[in-house]
Parts: sequence; structure tokens; C-alpha cells
Amino acid sequence: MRKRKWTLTPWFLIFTAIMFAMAVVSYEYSPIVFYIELGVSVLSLAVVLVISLRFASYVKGTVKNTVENIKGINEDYLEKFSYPVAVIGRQGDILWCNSRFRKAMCGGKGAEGDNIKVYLSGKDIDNLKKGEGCDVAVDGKEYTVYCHFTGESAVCEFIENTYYKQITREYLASKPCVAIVVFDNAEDFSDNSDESFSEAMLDIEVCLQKWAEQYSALYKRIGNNRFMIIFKEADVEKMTADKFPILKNIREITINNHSASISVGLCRGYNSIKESEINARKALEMALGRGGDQVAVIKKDNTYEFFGGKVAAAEKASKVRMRVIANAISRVVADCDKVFIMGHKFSDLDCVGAAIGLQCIMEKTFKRYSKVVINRETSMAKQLIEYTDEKLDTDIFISPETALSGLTQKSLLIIVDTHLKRSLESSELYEKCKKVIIIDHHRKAVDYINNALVFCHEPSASSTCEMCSEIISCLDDSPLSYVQADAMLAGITLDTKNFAVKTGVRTFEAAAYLRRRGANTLTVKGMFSDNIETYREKVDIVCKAHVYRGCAISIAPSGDGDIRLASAQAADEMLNLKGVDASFVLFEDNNQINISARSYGNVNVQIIMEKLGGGGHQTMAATQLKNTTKEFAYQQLLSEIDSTLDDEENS
Ligand SMILES: Nc1ncnc2c1ncn2[C@@H]1O[C@H](COP(=O)(O)O[C@H]2[C@@H](O)[C@H](n3cnc4c(N)ncnc43)O[C@@H]2COP(=O)(O)O)[C@@H](O)[C@H]1O
Ligand SMILES: [Mn+2]
Repeated sequence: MRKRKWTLTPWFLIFTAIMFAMAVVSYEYSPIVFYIELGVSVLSLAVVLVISLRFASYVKGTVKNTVENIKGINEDYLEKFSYPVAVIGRQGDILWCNSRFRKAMCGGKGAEGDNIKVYLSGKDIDNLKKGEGCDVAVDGKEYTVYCHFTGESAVCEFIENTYYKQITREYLASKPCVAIVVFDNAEDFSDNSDESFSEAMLDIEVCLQKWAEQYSALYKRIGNNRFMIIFKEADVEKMTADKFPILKNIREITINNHSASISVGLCRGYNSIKESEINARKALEMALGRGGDQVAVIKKDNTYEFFGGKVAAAEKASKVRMRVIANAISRVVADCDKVFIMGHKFSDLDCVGAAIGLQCIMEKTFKRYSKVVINRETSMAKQLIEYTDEKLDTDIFISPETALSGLTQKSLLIIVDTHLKRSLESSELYEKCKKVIIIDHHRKAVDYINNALVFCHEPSASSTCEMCSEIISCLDDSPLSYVQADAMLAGITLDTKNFAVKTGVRTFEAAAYLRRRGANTLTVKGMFSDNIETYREKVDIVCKAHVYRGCAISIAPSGDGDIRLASAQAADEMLNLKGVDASFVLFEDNNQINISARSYGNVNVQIIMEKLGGGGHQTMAATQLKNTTKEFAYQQLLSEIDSTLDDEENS
């Protein structure tokens, strides 16, 4: 600003000179023109004089005031400083600077009139006002700038600390980062033969050793299929920028049609190796809970960053874990008087089916008062609820309010089909219940409920109903009737899209088990029938879809049916369109914009929905966006589709 006035002065002088010259020329032709031009040039000269005098007095006054206000310091004193000093005016214009400043900052030229911003490495002048010191770099040297403000002006000292900053950077870059690696799907390889397993293990070891060597990192095998690598912070910085190509290298190890995958828990930011190792284990647990084939990076502030997770979670062949879980559940149940079973908001066939199955066992085998806690109005499994009401003698469903009023100190809450507090049918019931068990198949989210007595989590399972069928078969399945079997088969049918996605050997085993317990596929099919309004709404959404980079996207218009159900079903339906790998339906409900996303596995819709604040799993995910419009949410969705597909193409 000030500089502008300074630079105006020469222009005024040139203007004055031109006017004067013109006046001389005009004298012979027209005395009137001569006097006008002479008047203008005199006026211009006067302006120059006034501006220059005023500015000189401003500079003198401000510098004087500034240095006087800082006790004992005057201009001569500042000149003697062994580091660069500048006095700035109210808008950051440099009024005075010492010779050190001139030499270090502007190659010996004067800086008066420049704005201090020029020397702040792009930072804003407000940074100087905070008083914490502002880090800048000029001509290859680094400084911290401290400003002493006195009224509207300030003395700014540039303390050079290139050496210390370099040392700090080197120290931070060399901090240890422990990575714990596990071979995710070792079971797939050991199933075939010992040779396949040994071959895969050898290839993985070679790959991991090369990875460690590339960064001169410390590599150690710490278990049967576990490894520890200690990297440096700078290495991890590079790896995160490259999005961990190690995941792809490992996936290229293919034996007998099985592709290997690893999960990595990596910790950044700790000084001690011990602390880093503890947190790397925590991150590894998170990577496995999200389905494996990924790197989970945990930072000192306990935040996570995830990389990979492209392939579906590998199914565990052994059911030993479920037996252990079943035993743990019976021990907890033995110590309580009531068992409430609750799923997520807008409950669906999977959570209601699983709850119906468990309720039967809690009541009949464990002889406990047991109820399914549900909001009938918002449930998406109304037909199943009606079917159960009709077929069973007792009313097994209660509202969250009734459950809260009957809660005791020894009540147990079994949460099914979610592990997130924000998704619960009633978070109040969870908060008031002392004992909690979680049974869920969704990929683990960072903000999971972490105080459960038993956390039964299996991201490779197709559905919660599949998991509960296994648990029930380990506990005691004698009281289970065709009603519970129908309910649970409906849950599996929903989450596998009629046994088309996420199905493993254990899914069909669970279905066969339920069939043996009397489940009827026609009855189950009936639970998926819609009323005409919802059907019409679904068709409307599908018709409005357009395809973008292999993704069918539709913005749902408002209609008379159940918009949530219609959108979920339309998203399922849109996957049947030719050339479509993923589908997305945007709909408005509950004063928020919801997106239901589906895929057959080629595109990981969980990653896209996570970027928009939601989650789910690889083939079925969703998000809810507050304070936005469908149009804005649509633009956000397009940009996340772009970034995810670009990443996948490059990895
Ligand atoms: N904010 C979130 N964070 C994490 N995870 C989330 C979040 N919001 C949703 N999710 C999970 O995403 C998937 C997909 O959810 P969705 O709402 O798109 O679909 C569920 C139901 O709406 C849908 N559904 C229910 N009944 C029917 C039916 N009769 N026909 C077709 N579709 C139906 O199925 C989805 C059920 O998913 P499930 O809970 O995994 O069983 C979901 O996983 C959310 O948990
Ligand atoms: Mn569900």
C-alpha cells in the first residue's frame, strides 16, 4: 500500500516534466493552453512535494515512536544488531531496516517501501501478530520472525536458525515407525498343501525383506506368519505418498488360484520403539477388523489413515473362534437377569433376523427374560416383524422406551449388526446398560464401541445372521423353530443379495443349517415383497440413473413409498445394468441427504462412502450428509468416485 505511494512519486515527476515541456511548446500557439499546462505541471509538482514531505514525516515519526516504545532501543542500536531487523508500519510496509536486513533479505538493496509479506515465505502478516514466532525461509536460509508491536507499528527481528531447523527435521525424520505385518489368508494356502503354504510364505518373506531393504529398515520375523519392520518417519512419509505399493506386490503372489494378501499396522510419531510397537498392534487389529489387505497407519493423536483394502475379506475356514465366542457369551449370560437384543436404526432383515434367533436361545436355553428392542415405525423389516408376531405366542418385540424402563443393574445388551454408537436403535439404552456384547460383520470403523465384554466381529461373514447361526449351533439349537430359521435366512438372503455377493463356504453351511431347522425359501422371498408405492418409487429411481465411469448414479425424486427401502433396492437393481460396476442412489430423508452404495466387488464402495463420512462394507455401504443439498452431495460424490477410481487405476 505504502509502496504504491512511493512508486507514484516518479510518475508524478515525469508527468510534471511532460506538462512543462508541452507548456513551452504551446506558448507560441496559444497562451491559454500555455497557462493551463503550466498550472497543471505546478500543481503536479506541489502534489509530489506534499506527498513526499508527509511520507517522510510519517516514516520518521513511526520509526521514532516504535523504537522509543521499546525501552532503551533506538535506531542506531537496531542498526548494530547482528541479525536482520525491520520496522514495519500498520499495513506491514517496511519503514526502516538495518543493513543486515538489506544484505540477507534483498541482496544489499533497500527494502523500505516493500511489504514485509514479501519476506514471509507466503505466510500472512497475521502470523506475526500471534507472538509465537513465524518460520520463514529466504535465499536458502531459515529464520524465525518475532515482532514486537507498539501501537500500529512493530520491530521485526529475523533470527536465523537454519542449522537447528535442519537438525530438528533430521531428528523427526529418523523417528522409529514400527510396522507389524501379518499374512492375512495363510489358511487359504495351507488348505491345499503344506508346499503351497511354504511357497507363499517364502515369496511373502522375500517381498517383505526387499521392502525393508529398500529403506534400510530393521526386519524380523516374529511369529508363524507375523513380521516386524522398523522404518523411519521419512520412509513412511514416502510410502504414504506412494500409497503402499507393497500391498499390490504381495497380491501378485498367486499360487493355485489364491492370491496372497497382508495386513499392516504401522505407527508414526512416537519416540520410543516400545510405544510404537504397542500402537502398531492396535493399528493391525484395526486393519484386520476392516477386512485385511490393507495398511492402517495410527498417529500419535490416535487418528488413523487407511490404504488398500481392495479385495474382499478372506473367509476363515475354521469355526474354532465361534466356539470360543459362544462359550464367552454363555459365561456373560449366566451372570445376568435380562437380555435385551438391539440392532441398528432403520433395522433390516439382517439385524432383526439375528435378534429373533438370539432371543429364542436366551429365553429357551438360558431361561432369561429376553426381548428384541425395536422401533417398529422406522424398521425396514416390517414384514418379518408382522410374520413373527403372527407365528409366535409371545410378543418378543419391545420399544426402546419400554426396555429403558425395565432395565436392571444385571441386564445384558446384545448389539447386533452394528458396532457404532451413532447407528444404534437407542444409544440411551446402550449408555445405561452395564454389560454389552457385540456381534457384527461390518468392517471396523475407528469409532467402534470399545467397552463390550465380548466383541464378536467377523468382517468376512456375509451377515450377522450367518454369524448368529454359527453361534447358536454352538450354544444349543434345540429350541429354534422354523420361525427363527426363516428370520435368519431372510437376513442372509438380504445381505448376500440372494446369495450373489459376499458368500463363502460358511454362508452356505449356515443356510443349510437353517434349512434343516425348517427355513422356507418361499416364505423368505415373501419378506422382500413391496407395496405398490415403494415399487413405483424404486422403478422411478432406476429409470433416472445415468452411468459415470462405470457407476450408475441416480438422484431419487420424492414419492409416496418408503424412500429408504426404495433407494436401497434401486441401488441393488442398478447393479444389473450393463457396464455398471457400482451404483449410488442419493435420497433425502430425516432432513439429511443419504447415499446408498452397492457394488459386486470390483469397486470398493466402502472407501468411497468413508470419504463422505459413512461406511459399510466393500459391496454395500452408505453415508448420511447433514446441512447439504442433493446437488452439492452429488458433486461431492462425483469427485470421490474420481479420486477413488484414479487411485485404483494407479495402484
Ligand atoms: N454412517 C455410516 N457409517 C458406517 N456404515 C454405514 C453408515 N451408513 C450406512 N452404513 C452401512 O452401509 C451399508 C448400506 O446401508 P444402506 O442403508 O444403503 O442399506 C441397508 C438397508 O437399507 C438395505 N435394506 C434393508 N432392507 C432391504 C430390503 N428389503 N431390500 C433391499 N435392501 C434393504 O440393506 C442394507 C443393510 O445393510 P446391513 O446393515 O449391512 O445389513 C450398511 O451395511 C450400513 O450399515
Ligand atoms: Mn443391517
